[in-house]
Amino acid sequence: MTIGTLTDLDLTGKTVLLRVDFNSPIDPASGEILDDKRFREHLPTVRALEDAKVVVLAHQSRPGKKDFTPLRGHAERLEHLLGRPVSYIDDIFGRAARNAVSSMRPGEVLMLENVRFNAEENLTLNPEAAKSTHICRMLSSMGDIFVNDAFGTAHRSQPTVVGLPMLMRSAAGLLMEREVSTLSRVFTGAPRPVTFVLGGTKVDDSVAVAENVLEKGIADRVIVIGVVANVFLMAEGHDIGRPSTDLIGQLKYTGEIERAKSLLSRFEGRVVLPDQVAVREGDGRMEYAVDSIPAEFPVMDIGSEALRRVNEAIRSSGTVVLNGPAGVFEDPAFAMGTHEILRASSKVPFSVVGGGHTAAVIEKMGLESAFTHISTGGGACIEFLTGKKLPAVAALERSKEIYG
Ligand SMILES: Nc1ncnc2c1ncn2[C@@H]1O[C@H](COP(=O)(O)OP(=O)(O)OP(=O)(O)O)[C@@H](O)[C@H]1O
Ligand SMILES: O=C(O)[C@H](O)COP(=O)(O)O
Repeated sequence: MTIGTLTDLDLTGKTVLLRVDFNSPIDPASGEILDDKRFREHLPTVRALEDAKVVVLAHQSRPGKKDFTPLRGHAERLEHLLGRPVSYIDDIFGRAARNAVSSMRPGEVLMLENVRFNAEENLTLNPEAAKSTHICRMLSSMGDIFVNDAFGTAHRSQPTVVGLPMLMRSAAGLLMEREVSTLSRVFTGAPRPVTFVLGGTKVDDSVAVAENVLEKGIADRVIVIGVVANVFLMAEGHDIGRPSTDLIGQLKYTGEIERAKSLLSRFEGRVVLPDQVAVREGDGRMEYAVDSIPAEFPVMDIGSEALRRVNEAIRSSGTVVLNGPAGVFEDPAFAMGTHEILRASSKVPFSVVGGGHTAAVIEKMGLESAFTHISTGGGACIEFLTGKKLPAVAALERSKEIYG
């Protein structure tokens, strides 16, 4: 790996600025954190820094959103999960924060305020511009070393992500290291055949992933499910019914149909579509072949016969990379496809999952430990799989060149 890791550093007694991604679903009424998976995934890094003074930098949501909250509750949740005191200060780099940091002792953990409360942090800047921001200049003067563990934010070229590594000796945290090395294994040395299963609603991202992995020979086949499958079915000339066609228009994915067509013709036989779907008809589930989907009912899940065929392909794979559900799993009548595809995927030798919704379903099913890797990244994981270098990773590489 060309990025620094924790083992490269002597951290004893040092003040470490630790960037994490605790951005989580929050109940807007009570402010309660509804899912703390990201907190749990960062714990090994926080524990590995026990001889240092740990200053935690984190964000929650974005300006203008209902869940753009202060981080007191995040500090309390970290304290609870860590089993050690975590203090919190409602300041990022003002006098109060600076005094709190300078009075820390090794072993202590202090969480600063939501870094996106500072307007500069919400800018997209290249590393050179980011390093001149006030937030980066001030924060870098408050610590000795920068550790970036925020894989979920690694696709954002924002000041604390790409500017701090230009100003300080830096390293990846244990979660960042694990995410990058495991996801990189998908590209080289993954057991074959390699199957990508792309579902959910983010059609543009999924088409970009499919293009990358098919063009580069990373995937032997791509199975499409969910709304992604609906776009490919349209590309194949099927009428998927009015409600599902309208949804693709509303999501502004009509332009993706041409890209899907091109993939189908360039990679004939390697893009697998469901040949049968389940629709909501009245209150119930009805299944139809894809050439006879009724005009008035929405497609809600993969059909059970198509599911059997898809799962055979999954079971015969050495690697499965899965992102996004097969249907509207929130409704129990249409959860079967998502559940059964996840169950089959969990049994292959190398299984990697991305996507917040998908990870939450896996946790509910109690299948977490059956997968090789469940990424904490939504957008970051997808962008990685499209073959782009993530800004956070590029910045850590550059930092290693500058500071060793
Ligand atoms: N055929 C379908 N019609 C409409 N919605 C669908 C269909 N199939 C799946 N969905 C919806 O897709 C949503 C999840 O898709 P999304 O792409 O957001 O998943 P993810 O990548 O796992 O999650 P995240 O965006 O949190 O990282 C679910 O709410 C589900 O109801
Ligand atoms: O959840 C995420 O994808 C990260 O925390 C980044 O959040 P953002 O999409 O608001 O930049």
